[in-house]
Amino acid sequence: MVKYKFPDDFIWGVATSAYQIEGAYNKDGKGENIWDRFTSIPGNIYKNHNGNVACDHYHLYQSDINILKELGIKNYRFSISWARIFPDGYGKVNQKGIEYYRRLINALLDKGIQPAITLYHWDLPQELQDIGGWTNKKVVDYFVEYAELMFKEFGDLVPIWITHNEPWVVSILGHAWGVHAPGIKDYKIALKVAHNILLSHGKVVKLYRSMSLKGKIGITLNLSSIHSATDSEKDLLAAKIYDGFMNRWFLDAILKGSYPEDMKKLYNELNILPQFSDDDMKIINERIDFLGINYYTRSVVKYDENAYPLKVSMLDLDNPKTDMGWEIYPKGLYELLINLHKNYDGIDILITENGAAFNDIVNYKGKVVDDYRIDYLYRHLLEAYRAICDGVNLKGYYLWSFLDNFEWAEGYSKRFGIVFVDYNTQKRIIKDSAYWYSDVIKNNGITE
Ligand SMILES: N=NNCCOCCOc1ccc(-c2cn(C[C@@H]3NC[C@@H](O)[C@H]3O)nn2)cc1
Repeated sequence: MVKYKFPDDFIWGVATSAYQIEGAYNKDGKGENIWDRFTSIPGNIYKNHNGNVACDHYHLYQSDINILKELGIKNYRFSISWARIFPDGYGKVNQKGIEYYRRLINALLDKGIQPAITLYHWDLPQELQDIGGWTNKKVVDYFVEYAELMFKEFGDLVPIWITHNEPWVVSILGHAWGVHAPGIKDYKIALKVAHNILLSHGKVVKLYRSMSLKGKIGITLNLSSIHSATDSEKDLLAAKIYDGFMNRWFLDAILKGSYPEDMKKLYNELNILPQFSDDDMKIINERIDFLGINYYTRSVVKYDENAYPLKVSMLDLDNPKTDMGWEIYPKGLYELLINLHKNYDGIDILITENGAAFNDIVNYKGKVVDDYRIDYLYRHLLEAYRAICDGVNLKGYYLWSFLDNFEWAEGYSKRFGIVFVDYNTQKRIIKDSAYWYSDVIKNNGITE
């Protein structure tokens, strides 16, 4: 008996990204991208892993799609590798790149699987990084050129488009903390990058509208429920600042057309506030059809005099965690969904990523009994169900991830997939969590 039934048209899917699964890093005319370069520099990635081969999805996509079909998964979120389309980032088009994604999209549609495409999932063509990357306004225009070609080629086939994945991670991890490509450590640059990424988002949404395409377009943000370590005034302020840093900076720009006043004041005092115009903010505020959110965990923060630049640091609580070291906190998803519904006019929401990395083992029967991942998914889906019951316009859920894959700085050491990948043989093993999720999809809900 289905105890928690989701709305009839609820979208159940899985998600991946190009650099994390495709491999074929230099095949069929693809240009170098910043992750090809970043992973080639020793010390950047766990055991110097890279995406040169990854899951070899570029060659194995048909058998992978057959697994999606076997599991009854009808929605698949993936990204297009910009450098497969424009090897130099702009100008000369690589027809083989277009042909690959057309084969992939048609193979999905032939199996009754709806594609959802992320245009930018962190893999900037290296030629564009060489002219300043996202700090250069020209790259904004090159992104629009790339998006226009993708809309012309695939706009009639693809119902859901996501302009960017996690601009906070791109700007902060890639340009402030330096732990992601291109490995820059400068907050002022990071916030300029974030602004230009948001500008490129707004321009592409406006372009999409002008082409009278029939699908829906949005953006994906990684968001977290922010909790203060104590009720002290300093810790409560720290939580407000971290919420502004991670969530409100992007949400307010996209959905309200202005950066939050408290954060503008703070960034100005820190001399890291980017330059922007009223026209910029109008472009960024272009209406979107849905907000994509990636939720993994909450953030518990405290005031920390020595923590540059925000004087905020994260607590590492002694609570159950995933293999990423992230606390398992399903209630944070409910809190986030309710807050988004209340503070951003009940916008339609897609959970474009939720999932967990655990140290999966293939047992003597050749199975992966990942009950811990089923428990994580079950508890988060219950919170999603609760949010829907409380009025949130949650329209779908894409599980991260379909396949074990390259987890950025962690390399292949973290397994997020519901399908196990043996990287030595490229053999796929369907984990127990995949069969559990297949039942959730079949029942459109959770049985007890
Ligand atoms: N101050 N210095 N700090 C340095 C310490 O950095 C700590 C590292 O922080 C982070 C923060 C966030 C993430 C992250 C990963 N995913 C999962 C991906 N989502 C998109 C898809 O591709 C998935 O793979 N989502 N978020 C990783 C690391």
